[in-house]
Amino acid sequence: MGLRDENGGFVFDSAMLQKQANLPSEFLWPQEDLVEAQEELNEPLIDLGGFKRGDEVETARAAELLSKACSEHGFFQVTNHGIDATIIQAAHNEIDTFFNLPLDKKLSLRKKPGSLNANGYSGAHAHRFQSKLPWKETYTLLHHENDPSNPNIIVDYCKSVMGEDFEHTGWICQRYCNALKELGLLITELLAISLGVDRFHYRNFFEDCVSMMRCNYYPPCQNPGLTFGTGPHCDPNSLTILHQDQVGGLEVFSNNKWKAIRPEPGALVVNIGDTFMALCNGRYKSCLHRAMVNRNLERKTIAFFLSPREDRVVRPPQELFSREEPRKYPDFTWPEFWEFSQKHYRSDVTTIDNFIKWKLSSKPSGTFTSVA
Ligand SMILES: C=C1C[C@]23C[C@H]1CC[C@H]2[C@]1(C)CCC[C@@](C)(C(=O)O)[C@H]1[C@@H]3C(=O)O
Ligand SMILES: O=C(O)CCC(=O)C(=O)O
Ligand SMILES: [Fe+2]
Repeated sequence: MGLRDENGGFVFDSAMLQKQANLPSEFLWPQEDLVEAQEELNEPLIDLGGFKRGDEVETARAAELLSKACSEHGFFQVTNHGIDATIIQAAHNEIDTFFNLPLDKKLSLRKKPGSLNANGYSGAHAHRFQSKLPWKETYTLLHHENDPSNPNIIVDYCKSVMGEDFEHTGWICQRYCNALKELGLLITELLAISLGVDRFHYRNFFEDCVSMMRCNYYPPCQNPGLTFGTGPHCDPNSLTILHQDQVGGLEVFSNNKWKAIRPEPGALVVNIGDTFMALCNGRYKSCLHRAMVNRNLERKTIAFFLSPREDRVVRPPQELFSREEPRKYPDFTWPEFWEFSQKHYRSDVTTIDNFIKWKLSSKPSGTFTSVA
């Protein structure tokens, strides 16, 4: 029995828990989920350098690699992505400082459950779940640039909620997110090219996107075979761009097997989420993945989740559906799907289909035209 908060929730005291020989029962996952990966995923390492320079041959090559990976499992890594190594390092330094704060301070910055993209700290998501807890602390920062009166939303949040001392942290995370959003938009162009649709179709759609920076700290765990850092899930959002340190732990379920994604120095891991799967009429996959924990080493990752602006209608471009290839998903918006995925406990491969079933059955008029 560990520490409890004022609501009886488990308190994730990582400094103490990583020394503990026995895992608290809240962190135990079912035996059948705990199968170990025996091989690595063959995801491509896509060099964005040529595409960025406008080299047509290199662009076609990158688009082909992208198309193959996204049709198979939805995971790839990018190099020459243009995100300065110093800003990545600076973000990691700020995150280290944050996770090293006293537990009380972190608890005072807890995420408020239930609101879309809420900012703040979470220890093992214990405020939301009671069992199958993930062995991690997270810190989430909402990023969007829709509001011209407040272009530096992260700086403002850090200063006003965390305190004036965190202004610098705010600027670093703001710069990180601004750069990652630009990279996300660039990747949407390559995705469009690879799908044979107008190059700017998705860029225009995501120009005013809402995004989220999620910092993950996975402390060492003396029973790494019994729990997960992040349990098996599909990302409900559109695109995820992950920076992982060199420890390793990210795994993908592809061709009925768990496969590890090897950390590549300087690369970023990108994956397709459920909402992009709907935006390309199911041509590209959103795939089950998870993060393992390590017996001796702590692991840190920064996930950047890109999602459409709240009122944008998620619908594939005309070129991607026809009488022969009908629409797989009706129109929906990100907040509707997000709310459903939160109620569904954890997002997996069935979430988007269940959401569509629920949406069509709860609104009899909500049928959709499946052909052009
Ligand atoms: C919109 C989101 C919900 C989650 C964070 C982003 C994208 C992925 C989701 C998540 C990571 C899937 C696994 C479970 C989860 C609770 C987590 O472990 O963090 C999910 C996120 C969340 O609901 O906060
Ligand atoms: O930290 C990782 O390796 C993966 C995290 C992840 O999949 C997520 O946050 O959605
Ligand atoms: Fe994920």
